[in-house]
Amino acid sequence: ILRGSEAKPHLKPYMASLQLDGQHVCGGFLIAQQWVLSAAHCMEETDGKLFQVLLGAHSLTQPEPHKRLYRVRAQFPHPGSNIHNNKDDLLLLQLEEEAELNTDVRVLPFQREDRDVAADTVCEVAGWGTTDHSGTRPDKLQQLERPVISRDVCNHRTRHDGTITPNMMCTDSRRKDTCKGDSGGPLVCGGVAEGVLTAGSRVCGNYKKPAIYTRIAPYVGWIDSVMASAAH
Ligand SMILES: O=C(O)c1[nH]c2ccc(F)cc2c1NC(=O)[C@H]1C[C@@H]1c1ccccc1
Repeated sequence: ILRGSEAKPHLKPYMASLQLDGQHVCGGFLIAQQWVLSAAHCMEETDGKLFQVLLGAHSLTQPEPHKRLYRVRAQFPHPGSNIHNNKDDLLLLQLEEEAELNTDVRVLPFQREDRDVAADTVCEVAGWGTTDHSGTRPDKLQQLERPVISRDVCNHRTRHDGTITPNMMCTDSRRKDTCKGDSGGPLVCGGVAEGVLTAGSRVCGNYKKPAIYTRIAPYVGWIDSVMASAAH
């Protein structure tokens, strides 16, 4: 998160850190007791290893009351996701066991109605991604409020030039922006997750390249069927 602020500890109890060998790779969030939603691109350099999911955290390193690292039983990248574009950039992770819910670990509801969030709506995003252009990695969760921009503006020739599909949405990236390591985290508007930050490489903090999110509502069918099929 560029030019955001430290989140109030444990006030975003749905936030997850996807880790490999104890290192934060991407964000994610708890959508059900045994399920975390993130971005498929985050799997690109894991060469087949499964993530571990840190829940209940504010600091990535310090001991905290309800902080717990969960093993992942299975990972389900969306079948349409691929390394060449941002399409269907979603990843469902089934935890080895149901997460223990408490004040610091809670499920975040996601939008099920497929209707665009109005432009200029101010939403919030959070993550442990880079906080400056030299790639500084924060220890504590950062947060930022960003206005949604219309698909037409985001698709302008000088911005994302027509690549933003109806299954995607954008937020303004002038100065304050998400960045590497924030991907997979939720865009929360009115307390509901409307999008998942895409994990394709993108310059951060440049108003010409708005942040891109995968809208969740169009994927409700896929999410429900994966969770139903793997439940036990
Ligand atoms: O965040 C992303 O957009 C993104 N997209 C990817 C695609 C492949 C992939 F193998 C990884 C990523 C990845 N994450 C990262 O590079 C994370 C490692 C870097 C990081 C930044 C800040 C703080 C901690 C760690």
